Amino acid sequence: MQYISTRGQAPAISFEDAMMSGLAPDGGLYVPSEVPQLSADDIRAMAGQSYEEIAFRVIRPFVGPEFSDDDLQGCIARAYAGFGHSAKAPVKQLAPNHFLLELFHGPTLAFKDFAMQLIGQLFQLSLSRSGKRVTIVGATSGDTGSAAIEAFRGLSNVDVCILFPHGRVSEVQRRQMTTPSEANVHALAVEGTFDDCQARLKDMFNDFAFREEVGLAGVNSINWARVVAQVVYYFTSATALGAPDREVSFCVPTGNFGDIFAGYIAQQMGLPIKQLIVATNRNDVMHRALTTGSYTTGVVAPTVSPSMDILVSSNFERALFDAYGRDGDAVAKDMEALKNGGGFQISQGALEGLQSTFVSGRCDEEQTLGEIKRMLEETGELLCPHTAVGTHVAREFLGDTPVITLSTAHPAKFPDAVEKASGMHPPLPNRMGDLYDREERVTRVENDLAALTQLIKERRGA
Ligand SMILES: Cc1ncc(COP(=O)(O)O)c(C=O)c1O
Ligand SMILES: N[C@@H](CCOP(=O)(O)O)C(=O)O
Repeated sequence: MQYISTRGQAPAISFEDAMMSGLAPDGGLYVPSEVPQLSADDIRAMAGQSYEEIAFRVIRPFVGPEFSDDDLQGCIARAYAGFGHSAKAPVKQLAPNHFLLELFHGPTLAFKDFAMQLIGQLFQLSLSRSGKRVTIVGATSGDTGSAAIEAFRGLSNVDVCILFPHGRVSEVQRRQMTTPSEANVHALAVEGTFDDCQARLKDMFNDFAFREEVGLAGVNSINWARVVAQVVYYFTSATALGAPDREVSFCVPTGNFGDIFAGYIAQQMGLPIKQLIVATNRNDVMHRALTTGSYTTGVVAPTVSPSMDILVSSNFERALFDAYGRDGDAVAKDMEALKNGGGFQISQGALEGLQSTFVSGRCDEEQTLGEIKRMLEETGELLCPHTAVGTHVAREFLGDTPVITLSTAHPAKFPDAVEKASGMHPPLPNRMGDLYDREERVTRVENDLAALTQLIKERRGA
């Protein structure tokens, strides 16, 4: 299996190289040259299998010979051993034909742990063989950062530097990033938005001297390995509801478009998914793009679902690449227009292709809080605000086909919003009970590439 860039100007590389290098040198994102197929019988055989068994079956075809079957099975076993639920990603029924896929039983209480814990294992194996040292830089709107820190804290051959938007993450999210005491963890509070953090991260990847000097690696969903690990729970949940003999739809609270893109890959592999429903908060760029064809950014608004306060949805580039018939030049043109002018127009043919798979909806602040209250009253489930955006939008699409809404984070990560909406204070799990007592370590930094790269050079290996 080879990986090619969405901008068409970078050489094809292996899974391991794509994972360790992050962004392609032409600025594009890596995608597999072709998507492996699973037959209906392959999918049927998953019924009753463990999360780990299905993970191996789904991920194996994407991973090259550089990781043996034993390597991969070992990494998967270690990645999910610490999850707080035996099913890892349990499915619950909310209403007739509406289901919730709980993705918050990992160590940092958000869906990011599913991919990050696995990447952590694969990175360690790869680095132990190559003897290399890397500097992981991640951009986060709150959840990727803590998941990355958890996966890489204390490792001697890795520094992990996390850029988060100052004042725009929840207190729990911030403390998860600023309280780890390991010397290889560096939390950087950037004066800007998540989009600024992600743009600086991409600038760092495009600065080849810096990239080489620090051994830059990325663990955002820029990294293909993140996406592929997230494909697994689409299979586990759909087969739990009867796939491939019963079609399902998924509703995904969306920001950077990574999680829903993993659903698209599951569909491309052969999982019978009827619709992929993109649920956005007030920052509804993806909803507008998918309904009108016009991708225009504007100014990001802070919301009660801060992890989705994103206007430059990085992984949409991967979906566009397919919608444009894998024409890297067309993608590069749109991405240039987005960077320089804040938007682009999706061509009519490509838009129709996208609309045959993706539908969308939007949920504003009042609706999000109302949804948390409503779901608690009607189902007894206390949802995080991101998940509430999902269930609100999913309810517009309920019909004959079951809809699985992804529950992307634990409500305890967003206690203020949840309490405001429901009157209930969601407690942190016992193991995190002292989070508010731990000492914080964080550096404030301007949204400036030179300042950031200088700081990262000084901090790494410190
Ligand atoms: C809790 C939560 N829900 C939803 C999302 C959106 O996911 P994605 O960025 O993959 O679209 C995020 C951020 O990634 C998140 O942290
Ligand atoms: N919501 C995310 C934003 C980054 O997404 P990623 O999937 O590209 O890492 C976060 O919580 O950081």
